[in-house]
Amino acid sequence: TVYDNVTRLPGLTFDFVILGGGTAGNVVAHRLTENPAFSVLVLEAGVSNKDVLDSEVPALGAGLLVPGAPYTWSYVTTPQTAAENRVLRYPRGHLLGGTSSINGMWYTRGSQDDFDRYAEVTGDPGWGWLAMQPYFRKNEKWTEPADHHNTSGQFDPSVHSTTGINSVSLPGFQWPMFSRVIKTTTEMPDDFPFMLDMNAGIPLGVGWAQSTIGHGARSSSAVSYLATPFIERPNLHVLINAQVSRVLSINASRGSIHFSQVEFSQDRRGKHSYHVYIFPSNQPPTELFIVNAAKEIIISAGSVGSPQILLNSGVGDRTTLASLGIPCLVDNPSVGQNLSEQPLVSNSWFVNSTQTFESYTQNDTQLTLDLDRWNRTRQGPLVSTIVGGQAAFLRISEEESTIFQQHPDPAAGNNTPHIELQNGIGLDTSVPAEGGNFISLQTAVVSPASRGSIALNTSDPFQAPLIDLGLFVDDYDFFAMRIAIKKAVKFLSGNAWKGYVIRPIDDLAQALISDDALDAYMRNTVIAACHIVGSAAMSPENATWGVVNPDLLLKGATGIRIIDASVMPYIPSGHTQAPTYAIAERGADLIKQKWM
Ligand SMILES: Cc1cc2nc3c(=O)[nH]c(=O)nc-3n(C[C@H](O)[C@H](O)[C@H](O)COP(=O)(O)OP(=O)(O)OC[C@H]3O[C@@H](n4cnc5c(N)ncnc54)[C@H](O)[C@@H]3O)c2cc1C
Repeated sequence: TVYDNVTRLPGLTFDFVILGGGTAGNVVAHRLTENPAFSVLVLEAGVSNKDVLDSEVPALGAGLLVPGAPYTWSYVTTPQTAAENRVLRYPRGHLLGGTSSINGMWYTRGSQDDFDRYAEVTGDPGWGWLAMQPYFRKNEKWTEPADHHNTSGQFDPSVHSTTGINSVSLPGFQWPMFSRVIKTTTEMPDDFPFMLDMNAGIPLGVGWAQSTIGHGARSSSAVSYLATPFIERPNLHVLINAQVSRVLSINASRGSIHFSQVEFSQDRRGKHSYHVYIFPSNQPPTELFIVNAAKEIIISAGSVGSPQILLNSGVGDRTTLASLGIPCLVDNPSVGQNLSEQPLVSNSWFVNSTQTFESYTQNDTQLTLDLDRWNRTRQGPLVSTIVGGQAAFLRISEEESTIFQQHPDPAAGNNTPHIELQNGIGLDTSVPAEGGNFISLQTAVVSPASRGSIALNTSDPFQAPLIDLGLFVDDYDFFAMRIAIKKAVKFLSGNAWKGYVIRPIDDLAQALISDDALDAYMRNTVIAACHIVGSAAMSPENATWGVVNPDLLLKGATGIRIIDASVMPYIPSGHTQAPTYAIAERGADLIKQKWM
């Protein structure tokens, strides 16, 4: 059941309390409640995902990110020192399903090297690529695309599962740009070889996008893992509008800290002060509430929220916590550090076509018609995203650059891309006054070297934390982005684009005049791919760094496991939701193994 008020909960003690009903949290809730003997409470700060049209219709996703909408945390980053000190908006999902309810729906597992590196750095072979395949399969439900086109030659069926929970499909509407992308792979196979399937372990080349879309609609963790009949399980309770401030250890005495309570507030959004709680008691609850976890607390609040809850609770660097007046229960300087994000630049060109996304952004009548079609048939151009037809995952070769003689290669191995180009069937910033139709190639450094951090700004647990993405702070990332943009320009220089691409938009045209101009363009336009990981990283049990052990249990205390994107010690060389889903599937198994 989904509740919106704490007073409706059937009790205040559950076997497992999961903090965050997001991508990972809902997987864990679903898997644990497969056992009718376990009772589970999910506390989600955000709102319901029900009837949120912009979340359901893939092409309307940008509407969720509008500032002031309740569907994202209104985070901003710290000034990004290597990007002209710009402060960037940083969305994260603030509704059931978490970021899987607002994301771009790309489904990429990363490379086999990425997971083999997780196994190596944690000392747990269970995180390796082959060992993780059953968990990818438990998550994935391969589904026909909305337009039921013939998909042979567009993916490798042998690496997919049709029996999981979360729908994944190929693009369900064919934009004119797509065939030109594929034609480029035959014209320039040395630079841009065709790749049959980007999820088979070696994601190198140009391939068809796979997305968490089923029958033309978004398949978030809320839509899939909390679908009827799962949400009706009598042992599954989900409380929305419930923002966790801290986890508490009763009788905390140094040396043995056991966390078993969770403190939270309802309807904190927009309120910025921290009052002393009055609960449990016979009086009507005000402000803060406490629930108890008889077995474990699972923190699944994401790469921003999870370290923030730990720090609020006194798990972090002792000196920094002391400077904020927060008593330290577990001294661990790694909490919130090691944050890894992929820098992204969106590059756009005018095209000689009316079939781009501008057919909606400039034409409300067309949008109404297509929305009506989507409502009736789950077909038409709104079944896919503006960026999501195909992508190129590429390496920087030794012939191209001597960079790796000066800088260690941050990629996990030779089967792992350094950079990515994603195609967009429109301009993903506002359309210039003179109008026009556009395509975009977004360039990203998928195996970055820079690191950032999550830190507290104040001792008030309801204030946003300091989010430093560290974009471009390591020169390697800047260097790799320069190559990525040059590759994007080369991609569109092929015959496939003749007569279609007219010219780059003005900003990009200026940038391509000189190397200095390109550098300035990158610093002025770089944003984040929104793929942060690593802020509560796993490490071997006796390591002097890291936040959780390979079984995802918090170091230095008992009672807490962390299961979400924050535990990945390195960013996977793709988009992060599929790895997060697979990690959550294994995390749930680890819990079951302990308590069954
Ligand atoms: C705009 C955008 C586009 C993206 N596009 C893609 C894409 O196309 N493909 C891809 O693979 N990845 C994409 N990503 C990244 C991907 O979606 C995330 O890596 C992944 O969903 C993270 O899952 P998670 O479980 O770690 O966190 P989340 O899904 O964010 O879940 C955390 C949940 O915890 C809740 N929470 C946080 N703090 C508290 C608290 N104190 N109390 C209670 N609840 C709390 C949040 O509201 C949220 O519901 C995108 C991300 C963004 C922001």
